[in-house]
Amino acid sequence: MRAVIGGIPGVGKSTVLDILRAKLGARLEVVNYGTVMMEEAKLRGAADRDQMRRLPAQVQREIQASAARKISSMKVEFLLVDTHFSIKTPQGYLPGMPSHVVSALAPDALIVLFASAEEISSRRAADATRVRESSIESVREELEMERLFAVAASNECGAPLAMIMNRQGEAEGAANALAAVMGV
Ligand SMILES: Nc1ncnc2c1ncn2[C@@H]1O[C@H](COP(=O)(O)OP(=O)(O)O)[C@@H](O)[C@H]1O
Repeated sequence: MRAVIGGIPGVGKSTVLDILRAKLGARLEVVNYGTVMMEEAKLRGAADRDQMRRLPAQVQREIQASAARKISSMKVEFLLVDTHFSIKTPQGYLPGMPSHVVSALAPDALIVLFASAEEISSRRAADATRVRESSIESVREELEMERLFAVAASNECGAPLAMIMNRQGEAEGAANALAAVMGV
C-alpha cells in the first residue's frame, strides 16, 4: 500500500507521522519526497536545497521525476510519501505533485492533513526557529490551495483523496484515522 500525505507547514504532519511510525515499526516506511529529491539533485551537482531550487526548471523536473521513480520502486508493506501538494513561492503556488510525478508514484491513496487556521497560525508564531507567514488569512489561503492541488493530483492519478483533521491535543486520533485510510 502506497500513499501520499501532504499538509501545510505547522499542520502537525511530523507529529502525526511519528505516532504512526511508533505504531507500525518496520511495516511502515515514511519517505520524505524533498529528501529523495535532494539525493537526486546531489547526483546532478547541487549541494543543498537552495542550489537545487536554482537549477534550470527542466533539470528540476527531471529530478522530481527520478525521485518519484526511486520511491515507486521501494518495497515495503506500507509506504507513506511525506510531501506538500502545493508550495508557496514568491511567484505563486507550485504544484508539489504535478501529473508526471503523481503518475510515476502511482499511489493507492492521497491524504491531506489539515487543522484549523487559528491553531496552525499560533503554532507557527510559537516556533521561533522558522521564519514563516503566520497570519490567519495567509494560513487560510495555504490550506485552501493545499486542498485544491490535492484534488488536482487525485483527479490525475485516480487515487481517492482523504481529508484528515489534526485536532488540538488529538494527534493520536489523526494518526489512527491515517492508519484506517491506509488499511492498517
Ligand atoms: N494535534 C495536535 N495538538 C496540539 N499540538 C500539536 C498537534 N499536532 C502538532 N502539534 C504541535 O504543533 C507544532 C508543529 O507540529 P509539526 O508536527 O512539527 O508540524 P509540521 O511537520 O506539519 O510542520 C509542534 O509544536 C507540535 O508539537
